[in-house]
Amino acid sequence: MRQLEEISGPGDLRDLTLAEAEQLAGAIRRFLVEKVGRTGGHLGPNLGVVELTLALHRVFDSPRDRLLWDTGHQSYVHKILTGRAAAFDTLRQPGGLSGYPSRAESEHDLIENSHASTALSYADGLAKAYELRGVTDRAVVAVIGDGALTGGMAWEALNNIAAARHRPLVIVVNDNERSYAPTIGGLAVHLAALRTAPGYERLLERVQTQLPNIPVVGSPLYEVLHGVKKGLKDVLAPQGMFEDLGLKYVGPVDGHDLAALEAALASAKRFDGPVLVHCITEKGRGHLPAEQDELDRHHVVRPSSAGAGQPAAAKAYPSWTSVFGAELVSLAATRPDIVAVTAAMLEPTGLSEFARRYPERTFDVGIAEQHAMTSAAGLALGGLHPVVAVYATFLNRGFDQLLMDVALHRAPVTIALDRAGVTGDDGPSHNGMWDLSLLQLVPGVRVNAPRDAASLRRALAEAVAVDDGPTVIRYPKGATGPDIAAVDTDDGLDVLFRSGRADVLMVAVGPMAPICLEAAGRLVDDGYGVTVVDPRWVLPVPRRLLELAREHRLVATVEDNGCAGGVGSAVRHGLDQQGCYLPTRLFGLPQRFLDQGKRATLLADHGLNARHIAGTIAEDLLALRHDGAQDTVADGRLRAEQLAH
Ligand SMILES: Cc1ncc(C[n+]2csc(CCOP(=O)(O)OP(=O)(O)O)c2C)c(N)n1
Ligand SMILES: CC(=O)[C@@H](O)[C@H](O)COP(=O)(O)O
Ligand SMILES: [Mg+2]
Repeated sequence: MRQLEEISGPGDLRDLTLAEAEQLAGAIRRFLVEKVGRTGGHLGPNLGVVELTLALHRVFDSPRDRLLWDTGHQSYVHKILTGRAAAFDTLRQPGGLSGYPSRAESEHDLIENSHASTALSYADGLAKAYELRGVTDRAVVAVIGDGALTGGMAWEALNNIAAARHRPLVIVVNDNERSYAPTIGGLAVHLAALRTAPGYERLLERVQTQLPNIPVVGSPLYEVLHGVKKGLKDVLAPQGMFEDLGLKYVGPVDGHDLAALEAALASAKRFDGPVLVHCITEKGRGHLPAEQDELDRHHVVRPSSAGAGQPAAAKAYPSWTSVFGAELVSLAATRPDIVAVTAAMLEPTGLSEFARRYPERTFDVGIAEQHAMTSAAGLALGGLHPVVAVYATFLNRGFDQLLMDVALHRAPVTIALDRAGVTGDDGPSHNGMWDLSLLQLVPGVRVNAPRDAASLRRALAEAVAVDDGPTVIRYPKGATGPDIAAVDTDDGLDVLFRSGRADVLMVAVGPMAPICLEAAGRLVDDGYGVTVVDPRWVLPVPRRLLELAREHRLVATVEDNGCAGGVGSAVRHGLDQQGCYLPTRLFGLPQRFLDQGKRATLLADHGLNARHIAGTIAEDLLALRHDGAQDTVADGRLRAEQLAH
């Protein structure tokens, strides 16, 4: 049998016997445990779809038939089977294999956004396009997890798909009963009912115990029994809401039984309308740690970044997530109105301890950020103070709800945006580099960007004390770092550094404070006067910050958000509104999708490093001097490029 690295594409799979394919599944499982155990990544979800992905590529003919992966974190097996096994040592590394489908990597990858609950919408659109263009020789297959199926978009799509009774489209529900944690809600209950139709289960049990021994896969007796089992399932298992919606329901199918999967998918392929194949899989299948640990079951951290080999400093400091979670538990002790809301990410957003202590005050709404926001508005209107914890990039999903349901009603909701700024490994759709731009548009919202753990604790305490509108706190992935004390305060602003003449005011947004202080040191060493200020509450721009800026020759803002519409833009806009045309320099991320990489490297590569910041500011100040402006800068002996090297 071929080595995995020799598999050039799905064509290599179709001449395998069932037994050989089963063997290949074992080899893939061992490969995943070895490779992903070293690189880090979504081991559990991919161990759960080994047989399913094999069956999909043996029944369908990718890339003519289009396979669409919802969220896409479970596409490693798909990558192995489409000729990319040899690249797995570079998984999620800079310049390496993406952790999600990637059009640049393969013609077998069509969609690469890793925000959940989108695949059915893509599939609906694609199927409509094929129908309109008279394309009838290819299938559209969307694979969606039970967790992603709790997302509102999925039901918007299902409503459309089910309406087109004669437009072929295959929906594969990969039901492993979990997102990170067990999937919540009525849908989970319904899927369970479909899974455990009593009659079918009992009979299956009896047949399997009566048999002297389980027939060999592929043997005639096996085929006969399989046919009987399948027929009984159709009779005994309830069809439920999917059939009521208008979808043909096929299942539940054992998602680790290759023959059953191939039979079900082949029948779905022949169906001339929308069909849903309900596959029952086990997340982390075949790998004990992934089967046992909730977080490990979803993804494993790259060992080298888990502690060993990390710079000593990073190991000594708590994660932003843990600081948030601990402070919320502390505040909640004396504030019974504080409740927590998560969108199926209780543990990754640091809410596990809160949930353990206050289960009745913890709401997991599923992968449903839109609902999270508006239900939080409802919680607030009901007299509570909800704290909604989501990753910054997923705020995008609930933006209109924040704007129109929370802010319009000035509802006292606090939103904790974890993974703000560059996250890195997960690639472009996970960087939290949009929130400050989006939030600038929201009337009445107050946004805090803490610079360290102490600031985060302080920000959260202040935020939950606000009762006349929404508050947002945004902080990055990973370890915090040493607390940075202010040398002074100025009407609510933290002055972190002040030296010499008022040449430049540097506005440090959140975790950019350390590189601002380093850049200030470079500038002062070369004769410039610098003030570094951390506004803490960065939006709306504090009045005092604008006044302070006007006392300087130049204002420079530094943020790990896209430049368009971030804090820097807001400062510039505020000055313009005051009729003050002070030179402003905005340091931030480029407004484009950033490839995967390490956070520190990506920040530095995009100019968020002390050397570039200091060099650019020096050039600006030099230019101001040559403009005949008042000579408040160094006597010119300094050359900007000296700073830059
Ligand atoms: C809109 C959105 N919210 C949250 C996430 C984070 N996330 C990634 S995978 C995942 C769980 C997905 O569960 P499921 O769809 O059942 O797939 P499984 O991991 O079980 O295979 C979540 C919540 C996301 N990718 N997109
Ligand atoms: C697929 C997905 O969206 C999450 O699993 C994400 O990969 C987790 O990111 P962190 O590793 O930053 O928690
Ligand atoms: Mg799942």
